[in-house]
Amino acid sequence: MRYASVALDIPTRALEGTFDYAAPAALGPALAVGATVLVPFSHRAAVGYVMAVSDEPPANVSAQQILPVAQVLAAPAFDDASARVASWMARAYACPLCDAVRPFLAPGQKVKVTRPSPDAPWELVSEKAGPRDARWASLTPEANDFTPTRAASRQRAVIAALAAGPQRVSELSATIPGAASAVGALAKRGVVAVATRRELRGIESTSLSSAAAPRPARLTDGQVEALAAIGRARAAAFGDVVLVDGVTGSGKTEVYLAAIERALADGQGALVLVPEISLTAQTVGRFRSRFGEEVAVLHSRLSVGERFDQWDLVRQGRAHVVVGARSALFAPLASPGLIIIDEEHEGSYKQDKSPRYHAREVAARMAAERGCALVLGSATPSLESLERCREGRFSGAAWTRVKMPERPGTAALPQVTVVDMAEQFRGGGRSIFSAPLVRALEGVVERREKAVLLLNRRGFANFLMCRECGCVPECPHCSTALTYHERTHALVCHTCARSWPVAAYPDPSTRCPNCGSRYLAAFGVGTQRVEDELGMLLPEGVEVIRMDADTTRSKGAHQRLLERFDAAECAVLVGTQMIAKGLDFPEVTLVGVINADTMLKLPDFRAAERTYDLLEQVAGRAGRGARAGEVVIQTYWATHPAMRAVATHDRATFLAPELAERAEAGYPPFARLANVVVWGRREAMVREVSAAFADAVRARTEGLAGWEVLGPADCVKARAKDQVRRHVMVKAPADADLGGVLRGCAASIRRPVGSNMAVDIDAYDLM
Ligand SMILES: Nc1ncnc2c1ncn2[C@@H]1O[C@H](COP(=O)(O)OP(=O)(O)OP(=O)(O)O)[C@@H](O)[C@H]1O
Ligand SMILES: [Zn+2]
Repeated sequence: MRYASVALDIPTRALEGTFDYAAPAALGPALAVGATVLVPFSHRAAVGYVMAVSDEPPANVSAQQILPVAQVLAAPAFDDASARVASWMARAYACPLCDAVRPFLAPGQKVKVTRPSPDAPWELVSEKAGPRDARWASLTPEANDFTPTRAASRQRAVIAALAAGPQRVSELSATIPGAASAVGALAKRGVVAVATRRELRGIESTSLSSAAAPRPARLTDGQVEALAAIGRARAAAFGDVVLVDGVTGSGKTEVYLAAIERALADGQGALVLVPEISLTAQTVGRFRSRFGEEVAVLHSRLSVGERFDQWDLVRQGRAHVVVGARSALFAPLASPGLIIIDEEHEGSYKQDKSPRYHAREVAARMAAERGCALVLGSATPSLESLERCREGRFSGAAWTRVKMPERPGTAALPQVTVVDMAEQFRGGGRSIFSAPLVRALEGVVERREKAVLLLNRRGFANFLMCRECGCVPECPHCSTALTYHERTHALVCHTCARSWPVAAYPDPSTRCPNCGSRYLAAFGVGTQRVEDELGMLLPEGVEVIRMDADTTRSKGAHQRLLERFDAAECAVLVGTQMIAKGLDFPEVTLVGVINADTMLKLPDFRAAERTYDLLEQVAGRAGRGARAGEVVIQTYWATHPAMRAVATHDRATFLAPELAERAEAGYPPFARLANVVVWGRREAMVREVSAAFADAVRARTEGLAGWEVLGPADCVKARAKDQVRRHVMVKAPADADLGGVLRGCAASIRRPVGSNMAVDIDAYDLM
């Protein structure tokens, strides 16, 4: 008899640990680790995932008592090593085991079963996953002699589109309204042929020139050194980590490509994570142009069906390189030789719902489990990774930093000018473009080059700022920037909850508390306005392309906009954070940052670090080709250390005092920080639960060095959707079992119905 230990997935009950079942031989080899099964549990049936299989009966249950697995619902989605990683995640992030297992399952799989009739076997409910066929249209030879009537504009459009080659009918419909019926009419006349093909979803092609990845003639010294370090880490087969600390445009991507090539040659695969917003046609194209069909792509902009097809390619062993966002880490790649995380400092590698994991930490664990190498790349590495490299070792693995301080060939880092916008204002400048930025744009137009303008939207318009002195009103009791509430015309401190009525510009009674100016206003310019003003500023013949949440909503829009930018002779790309990363257009010679400081005032200890990182990243889009680049950063806070450091590309001078402050205050990377949020409709209950939790942690960690409990206090977002939110922050030593301790504390307190709790270990979002 075999036995299976199963993680139950019962949505209403957060069960910890696994339950043991007998594995009847009749269910065959499909009943293996990673399978989804149906099992009896307290007089009903429950869905669960097999975490381990053994020939030994479980210790404390008699063979008669143990119930059998009822049915296998889905073939194995993960193996032993992944099962161990999931169990580690559940503990490290203090979440239910089933939450930690779900990322490993097939895309679209739900925790729900159905059956066609009462005696038929149960089936899992999936969100439109399984395989699918597509209809492709192509021109027939008859098309040469066919001219649509003058009124048939759709038919003309369809024929023009198909002249470039066959296309899916659904794709035609996306660009030509009514294309499907036009195709039908043309097919009747024999001008267009329609064929059905088994479709592999999730593969797009692109005309972007920079999406190709020609092999460079010679690697730079830095690249050679990085590859050697990666080779050593792979050979050690111990989960060793290499941090590739390379300036923007230093050729980190080429390092990844070359390292993957070597892994493939050894019969191993690679997982490559890039931030969601830089998962563009360009990035994906580079991997596809080098590895072709070996590449599967996984990200959230794909439909469920597309994700399923890509995931299945990996599971079948047909694709050995997985390029994707955070969740691609869980793809069923049988033998990875490498896990690569590009832009590893990015906050988006932390998931903000359960399981609240950080991809870097899970990847490190996975690399250790599988004995492969972990490669982290960034121009602005996280302080956590830098600290581990300084120590040389973390959690058993070696951490090595390799610097790539130069761009290949003659390309150099761009010249950076920091423009003090308050000074511009005092000098009469009322435009959103400063005089130096206007001059630089004129230069780009004259030389027929390209420019990228970043409009920083994060932390936006939540603050009032004086246009004349740059002052942002702060709480006199807490040194926290006051948040502006537009509807109630109030400035609120989210630390002490005091509030002040305020009349913002254009109200005639507005006064800046610092200089008395009447230009104390919410900082609210949108991309649309920047686009409009650029239209007025620039001469004819310069294309202005706007890229933000609005213009990229439809599928493939992101890619089409970049293709337009690529194809244009002279153009300006205006956008939000999504344009800051990864773009590699050699013709871009100017990068402008409209408003650099919106993030600096966020009540977050990482605010300065994030600001610096973003500016350095976006600055790095300039001067990547033969022509030199220039960067103009507009700020109201020109003397801030982050601005000064970006001007010289010298992160070290900025980091030294920043690190000293963090060490002093016991913040990451020198300590761990958890944020535990309690919320609910009834304030008294929320107060009670948060206090009980804080007490439990205090009692549990009393006298332990390096542990500290802060709060409970109101969250920065003290209310959300009519629910009251309070939080407790817990600091712990860098090597502490923070998840294990907090999980125990959360389980030990009474949690009345209607109260919710989220334990966020190594939290990034502290609001
Ligand atoms: N050894 C080399 N010789 C010549 N060109 C190279 C070499 N390595 C990379 N390149 C080219 O340099 C450009 C920048 O490289 P890449 O995009 O890989 O840099 P990166 O470090 O990933 O940049 P970022 O972090 O700014 O996105 C690319 O166009 C790439 O093709
Ligand atoms: Zn002022």
